[in-house]
Amino acid sequence: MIYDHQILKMGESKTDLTALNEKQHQAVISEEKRILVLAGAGSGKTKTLLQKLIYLIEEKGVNPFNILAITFTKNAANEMLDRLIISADDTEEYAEILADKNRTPKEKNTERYFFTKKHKWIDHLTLKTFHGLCYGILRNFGVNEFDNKFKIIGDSKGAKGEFSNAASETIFEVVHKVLLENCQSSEYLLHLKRHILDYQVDKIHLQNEKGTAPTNYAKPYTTLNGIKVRSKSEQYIANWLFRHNIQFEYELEVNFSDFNFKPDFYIPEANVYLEHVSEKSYPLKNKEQQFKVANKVLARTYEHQAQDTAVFNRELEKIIKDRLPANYNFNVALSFEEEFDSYHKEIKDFLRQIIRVIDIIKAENIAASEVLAGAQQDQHQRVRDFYTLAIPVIEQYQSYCINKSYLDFNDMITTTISLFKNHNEIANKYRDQFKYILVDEFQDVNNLQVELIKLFLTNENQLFCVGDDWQSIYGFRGSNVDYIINFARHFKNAETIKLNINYRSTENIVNASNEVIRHNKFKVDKEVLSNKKSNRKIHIHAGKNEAENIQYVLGQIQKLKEKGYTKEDILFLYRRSKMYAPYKERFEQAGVSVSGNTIHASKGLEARAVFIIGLTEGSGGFPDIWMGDRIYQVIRESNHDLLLEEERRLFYVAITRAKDDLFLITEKGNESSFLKEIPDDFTFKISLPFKSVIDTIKLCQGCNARLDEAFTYCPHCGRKLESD
Ligand SMILES: Nc1ncnc2c1ncn2[C@@H]1O[C@H](COP(=O)(O)OP(=O)(O)OP(=O)(O)O)[C@@H](O)[C@H]1O
Repeated sequence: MIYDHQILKMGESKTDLTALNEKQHQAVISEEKRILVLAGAGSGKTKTLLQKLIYLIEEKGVNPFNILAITFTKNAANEMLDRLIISADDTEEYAEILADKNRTPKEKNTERYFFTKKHKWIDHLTLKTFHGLCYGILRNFGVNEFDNKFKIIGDSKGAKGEFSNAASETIFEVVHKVLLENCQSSEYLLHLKRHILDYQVDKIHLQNEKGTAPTNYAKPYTTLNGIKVRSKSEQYIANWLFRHNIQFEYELEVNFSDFNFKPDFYIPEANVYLEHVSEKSYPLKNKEQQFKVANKVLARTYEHQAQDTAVFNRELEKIIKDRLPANYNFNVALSFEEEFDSYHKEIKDFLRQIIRVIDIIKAENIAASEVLAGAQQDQHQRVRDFYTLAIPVIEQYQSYCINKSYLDFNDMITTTISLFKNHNEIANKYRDQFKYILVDEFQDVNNLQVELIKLFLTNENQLFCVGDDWQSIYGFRGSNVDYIINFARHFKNAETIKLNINYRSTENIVNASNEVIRHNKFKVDKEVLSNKKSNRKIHIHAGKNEAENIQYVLGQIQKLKEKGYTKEDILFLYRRSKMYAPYKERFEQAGVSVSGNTIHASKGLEARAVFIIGLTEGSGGFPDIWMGDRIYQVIRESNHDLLLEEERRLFYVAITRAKDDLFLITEKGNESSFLKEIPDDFTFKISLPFKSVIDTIKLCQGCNARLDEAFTYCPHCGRKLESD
């Protein structure tokens, strides 16, 4: 269909194919039905996608209504809108609004809305995140599959980003509520308590793994009534007594005739002492003599009986139950609050584990019952135990959400998939509408997202994906880099266009990033060349400690600011937020203002100078490989080598954010192995002695800011600083 040019006034947008290189141009005009634009960082993927959009409308007369563009985050969608509005807005008013530091993000959102409405062709585009797209479809047609008045349930209350109608409760609250209901059953409650005590409080499985099995003197096992005992079997006896509402004393000291000793258990109501005999027990002979003299009963259980719970239970019944009055009340009244009063943190952790499992099984599209069957085969009791407790909660959580018409983020995609599968007429409506489907950051798609994309495809419509397998960093969240690496296998008759010029970074940065990524095996080989000639080298700084590194960084920021770099030109990147905390604190003290981001949140960003901190080896450093608990591994297996490759891709994303200056901060003697993958030719290595941090603060006489000694002018008020 040719688009009505009354809506798109000519000259309103700017296709500028001459500003593209040959490969970018080829991608924009290609008429193939399945296209992948594959390219390293900074090579103009987003630019190509936007130009394609404008080209389709302006040159090919495609109705914007027939175009669907999908991004991964709302921010990315907004950025794309901004770039389209700027390209359409001759007055430059919108660009000025965006650059205006006095406007809040909310005000900018309102302006974005008005400017989008003003340019009808932009307003008629469908430019959404996967979730935004599904939300719209389900609001219109969800009644056919579920309910179109659903509410979104998530981690927090209130509006969820782009979605206004949120559930009045969070996922955590619902899972907690369901767990409480399960705990109405004493059997479930006691099972849960045993699980929490064994694996979260006592952490028995870890002691075994570390080879620090308990000695005879230790009491590492916590019983259901909260006392510590020496062995698993003693813990079993104590728990058995507790479950049967039978009072007992543990290791009560007695002296019937000659000497003091402590039988394991004394059960006053049955008037019996009980010793559990294992290979670690002390000989009983002398003790028995004393019992005889005192005319007391000493019963015994044995370790071999403890190997089989049925035998052990029978033995305990014989010894104890038969000695209690016939009308003895064996029922215990238990309350969740009382039993878990000291274990709030552990219950929270348990609930979080369940929530993570819910997320994974939904993203992997596996039924809870199937997971349980698989988990029961696991060799570890802890894992089997966890799933026996977790699966009923998960199933009840799912029914609860259905009853209340709640959908979580994964549900929005799975429900849309089943809507399309079960209602061809609805799917066809969308297939007919979207003649062009453009997907950004394709390296980050997961199984559900690809299944959804495929449901939009026909032989007539075009799928145009851009991405970079070298920048796939969300494997831990279920994204699957195989879809981009083996694109042609997943999408028949695909054309792959590789862009090979990096316009963002200097030669040394591009070459260093190429060298680093060369160490990954699972990737597509690409040639990436820099378009920016420069002799500037990458700075690697190895301080003796963090204080020295902070001091070095402050000095460098000062130099950059003196060269005219603004706050926006300098970006700090780190693997984990806590690495940045001491830097941030010192920057605040010194009155320095720069922005910091986790690398995961730095996708699409660029800055003239980038500092990457925390480049040390080992746990908490970079790479930081976390295999994940075995609990999750039974549903999503992790592999050390693939995780290391993902860490390297994360490092690649970080270094390729820098346009001109790159500073890599490490510690002397504990350098990240990734640093060693950068050839010396591209770097400049420094480790100088620095003054102590304490005596380097200067006070600005103008605005009272506390500044680092390295400053000559106050970065806040511009006043020249006097030296002490
Ligand atoms: N043909 C070109 N000529 C000049 N500059 C270009 C060209 N293509 C892209 N650029 C510039 O290169 C920079 C990177 O482009 P863009 O952000 O589109 O790359 P990208 O491949 O999406 O990057 P990344 O994957 O690293 O986020 C931008 O500043 C862009 O304007």
